[in-house]
Parts: sequence; C-alpha cells; structure tokens
Amino acid sequence: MAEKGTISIHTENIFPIIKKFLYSDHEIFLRELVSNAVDATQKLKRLSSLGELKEEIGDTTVEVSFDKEKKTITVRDRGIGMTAEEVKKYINQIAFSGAAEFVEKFKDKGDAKDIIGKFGLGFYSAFMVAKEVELITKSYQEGAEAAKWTCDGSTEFEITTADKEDRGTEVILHIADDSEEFLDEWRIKSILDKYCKFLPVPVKFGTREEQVEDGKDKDDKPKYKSVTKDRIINDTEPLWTKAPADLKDEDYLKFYRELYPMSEDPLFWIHLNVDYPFNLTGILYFPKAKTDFEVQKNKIQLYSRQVFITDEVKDVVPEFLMLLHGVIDSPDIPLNVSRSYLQSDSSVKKINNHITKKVADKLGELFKNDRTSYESKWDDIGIFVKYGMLSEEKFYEKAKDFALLKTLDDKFFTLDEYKEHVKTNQEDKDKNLVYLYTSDPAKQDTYIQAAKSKSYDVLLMNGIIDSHFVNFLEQKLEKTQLKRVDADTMDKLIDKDEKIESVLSKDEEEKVKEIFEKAVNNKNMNISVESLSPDEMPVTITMSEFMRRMKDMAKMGGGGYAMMGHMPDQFDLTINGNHAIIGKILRAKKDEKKQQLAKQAYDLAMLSQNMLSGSDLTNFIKRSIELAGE
Ligand SMILES: Nc1ncnc2c1ncn2[C@@H]1O[C@H](COP(=O)(O)OP(=O)(O)OP(=O)(O)O)[C@@H](O)[C@H]1O
Repeated sequence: MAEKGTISIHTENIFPIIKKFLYSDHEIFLRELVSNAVDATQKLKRLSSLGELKEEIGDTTVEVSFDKEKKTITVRDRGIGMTAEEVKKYINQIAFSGAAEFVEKFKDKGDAKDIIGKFGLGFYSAFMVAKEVELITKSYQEGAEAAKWTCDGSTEFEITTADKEDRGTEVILHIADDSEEFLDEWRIKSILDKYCKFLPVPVKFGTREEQVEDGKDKDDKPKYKSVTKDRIINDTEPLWTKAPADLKDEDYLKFYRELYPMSEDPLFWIHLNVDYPFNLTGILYFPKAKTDFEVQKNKIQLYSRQVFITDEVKDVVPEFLMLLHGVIDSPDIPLNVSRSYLQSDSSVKKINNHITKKVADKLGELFKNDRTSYESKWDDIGIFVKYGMLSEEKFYEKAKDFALLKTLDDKFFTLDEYKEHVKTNQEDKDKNLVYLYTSDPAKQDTYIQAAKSKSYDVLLMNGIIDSHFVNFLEQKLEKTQLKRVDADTMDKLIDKDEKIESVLSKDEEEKVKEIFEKAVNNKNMNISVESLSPDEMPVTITMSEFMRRMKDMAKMGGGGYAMMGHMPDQFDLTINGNHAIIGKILRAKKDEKKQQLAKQAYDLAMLSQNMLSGSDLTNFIKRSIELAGE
C-alpha cells in the first residue's frame, strides 16, 4: 500500500508562519511529542485495565534517542499505536487543523509571543525543528498492520505499510539544518528535565552507569561492578500526586530541595488537592524572606497532567502569592488561550480563589496551633500576609485574625489584642486610638524615647510594604489613627487636651519666634512656640503624618500624588517655650548670643532628624566646641 495525498486545510503553508511565531520556543516540540507518547501509553493502560487488550502490556517505557550522524531525533512509545485510517484522521486532520487554527487565530495578533509555550501545538510542532517527519506506528488492535506516514511540513503527505513488529509509535524527526543545535545530548537532556521531569510514564534517554555489588573479595569485603542501566529522566509519581496523609515533613523538604537545589529550606507548605468544581493538585511552599535574586529564580511551576507548562503563573496564582514556591498541576487551566482570556476565565478565577482560601486557612491553623512558632516566622511571612490583606478583601477577612503587629520590644499582637493593649493610654481627646510606629528605630530614636517616657507603645513598621499597610490599617480600623513617632511633638501626637501652662508671656513668645526666624532663616520651616512639658526637647522638627504620607506616595509613583513630589519638604519647627534653654535665650544680653543659642538648639533638632550635613554640620561642631569652652 502506498498512498499520497493532500491535507485539506485552508492555509496554504502554515509551516513558515508557525516557525516564525515560535521563534524562541522551538524546544517545546519535544514536550509535545513525549506527551503524545505518554498519552498513548496511558490510553493503552486504561484499555488493559478494562480487559480490552489481548496481549501482555510489557515494558511501556517511552524512549527518546538521537543520531548525530543521521541527524535524527526519535521518540518511541509502546502505547496504543494507530492504524493507517487513524493516522489519516488524527495526524492529517486533527494535528494539522490544530496548527492551522493556531495560525488563523494569532497571525495578526501582537501578543503572539505571550502565548508561546502555552499553546499545545501538538504533533505539528515537530516541524519547527524538522524538515521531514516519519511516523511509524502499529495499533494495539489484533491483526493491525503497521503504517508509515511521511511529510515534509507542506500539505503533502505519504502513507505506506511498514515493517514494525511491536505495538506503538515511533516518530522520527529529520532535523533541519538551522536546528542542528538540538542534536546534542546535553540539550535534549535539559529540555526533558524541564518539561518531562514528572511525566507519569517512565521516559528513557540514554544510559547511565551504576555500581552494584558483585560478590566478596578475599578479605570478605563487598566487591562492586559497573552495570549499564537505562537513564530514566522522570519521577513518575511526584509528591503532589500522592495523598497528604501518606507523606512526612521530610518528604516535602526532599521534594523542595529537588525543585530548588540551591535554596534554604522553606518555612512550611500547603498541599493542594481539589476534585470539584475543578481539578487541581499541587504543593505551595512558603520560603524564607528572600533577596530579589532568589525570588526571580525560584518560581512556582505550572503543570498540566504532570507536563511542565510554564513558570509564568500570573493570573492563576493570586499576585500576592507569586513569591511562594512549588508546583500547581491542573488540566483545567486553559493553556492555549491568550492572557486576556485567561484573566476572565471562570475556572482560573475559581482556582485563584481556592488558592487564596487555602493559604489563609493554613496560616490560620498555624497561628492557632502553635503561636510561638508562628511568631518566630512572622518576619518572613508577614510580607505575604500584609500584601494579601491589601490586595484581596476575602483574604483580609480571614487574615485580620492572624495578622500580627510587632512592637519595638519584639512582642507580637493581633489587631484585636493590640487595641486592648494601648486602649487605656493612647486614646486622644476625641476618643480616637493613636497607634505610634517607627519606620527606622535608629534614626527616630529621639522620638521613640520621648514616646517611651510617656509609656506609649511603639510599633515597628520597617518592611517594604509597611507604608501601604499603615494607610490600609487606618482605613480598616475604626476610630484609629496611625502616626509615625516623629510626626509631631509627643504632646500633640496623642492630643489629650492636657493644657500645660506657659512660662512665657505672649510678648515673650513673639520675641522667641522672631529670634528663631532669624537664626533658622528657612522658609520651609513653619515656626511656632508651644508650651510643652519642660522635659521635651527645646526645639523639635517634625513633618506631619499627612504630608509625609503624600510624599511617600509620590515617591512610589502613586497616581494623583505626582505633584506632591515636586513640592519642597515642609517641616514644623516647634519651640518648647517651657524649656530652660528658651528662657536662657530670651535673657541673653547680646543679640549675638541669642542667635548662637537659637542656632544651637535648632541644629540639635536637625541632628535628631538626621537632617544636619555639610557646612551646617561643620558649623554646628565648631559652635559646640566654643560653647563647651565657655
Ligand atoms: N504517539 C502517538 N500514539 C498514538 N496516537 C498519537 C500519538 N501522537 C499523536 N497521536 C494522535 O494524534 C492526535 C493529534 O495529536 P496532537 O499532538 O496534534 O494533538 P493532541 O495531543 O490531541 O492535543 P495537544 O494539542 O494538546 O497536543 C492525538 O490526539 C492522538 O490521537
């Protein structure tokens, strides 16, 4: 039998178009062919289990091989095989129409690159690297005749009978001149490692040497000999396919090290296992807080029935969990569609929601069962929790019970507990609770000490996400304000309307203000004289919470705040009229002395805000020496 024919598709020559589109991803041809081989093997196993296979199933290892001389790569399976009729149907029609559809859909689209690697081009992808493809196959059906199909990627094909003893399919690619890079052991191995590492049927590529015991030597010590064994490149039962109840912590850690060999052990993990309303398995690991470099490297891997698809899991995994590691396997994730479709796809949305819920439940459970250990991990997991609360309302609803606030003395409180903790001492005259925080304990120490002298509690908010989190908490918590310790003088930060009598008369206050205006000579300082406690600093420089947050937003490129970025920094300079030094300044005989002391008090305030530098700092040091010498 020999039959020539033309494949009936509309697009004249799909080959060059596909080749162009998939420029960077030619390597997926191997994934496609090996997964077809695996599919055919699994179909056979199913038939066998249904009693429909008349012969022994035998060894079903899929084999990948290459021949540098002949310039071929071969994928061979012992699966169900095809009859000549089936080849015409499945290869000529289905495989080619799939490819034609791909071209039709994407030839005018700018986002073609976006879907590369996500579109299972199937059998046709062989033509990305081969100038000719031979397929020799024999069906499992009794008395089936082997068939050979050849095609050069055009719409012409040829089918003949073939000599093939055993059941299954062999696909031989005659590699094109511009794809000879694939005729390389290392290259093929690395493609198999990437895409086929967890396929459910053993895949052999080459051989390996193994040392096995071979009797004893004269001293009765075991002797070893080297034997050549098949090199199986995959683990057919990866951890995520197993029942969580059968697994130990050590199994999860071992699997993590296998996935990310150079990484530190993770903090904990979540085994996902859903049957309904969609299918999803996987393991998500919480890593220790990482440097950017490592975050980039260790991404979550997405599989579909154990075939690696991509590590770009955007849209499938909620954004705040993108920093997690691990694998997700779902046949329900549509891989052959464009990004915008993926975002609106209902099963993707459900998967996304499910993952969010599972992660929240796991964190809640850890918190409840072992709070001490949970607290010890907070520095690493806090960022996920805060980011999650900020970005997903549903997550916030759960996380508000296990999100922690950390104080400067390394104590942890839930939101409710913290409210109780500061309720009596940190309520202002309008019955608002004021939470004080520091973003930099070393730089803001003067202010922290001032807060402590009033027995106020100070929260540590020095993470990269904390400036957003502070805003967010304020929106969520009722009658609660958050203020950085240096946002005002201590008396004003939590304004309890406790009036302190001023030792200065109105006249004297005016005079003090004039002296300072001259000494400071900076229009970005709003100078005022207040009657504070004599223990507070003589001069305090603050930037209001509102002003600073606006500035922060502008720095981060927040939409409407851009103009704030161009405004000069405005500070409040508060002179404590009740401080002894201010009295001394007023009483000084000479103007020169008044200026010297005012400048000194001002510079001290600048210093406590880390704002003193350059010639101002030099002058301050000189003046300090002079004053010390007096
Ligand atoms: N090694 C094989 N053994 C038996 N049948 C095969 C083999 N390879 C391909 N086929 C048949 O050819 C059909 C088309 O294959 P192709 O890879 O193009 O598409 P697919 O596997 O159905 O889908 P996908 O686009 O996801 O790969 C398959 O559905 C299968 O019936």
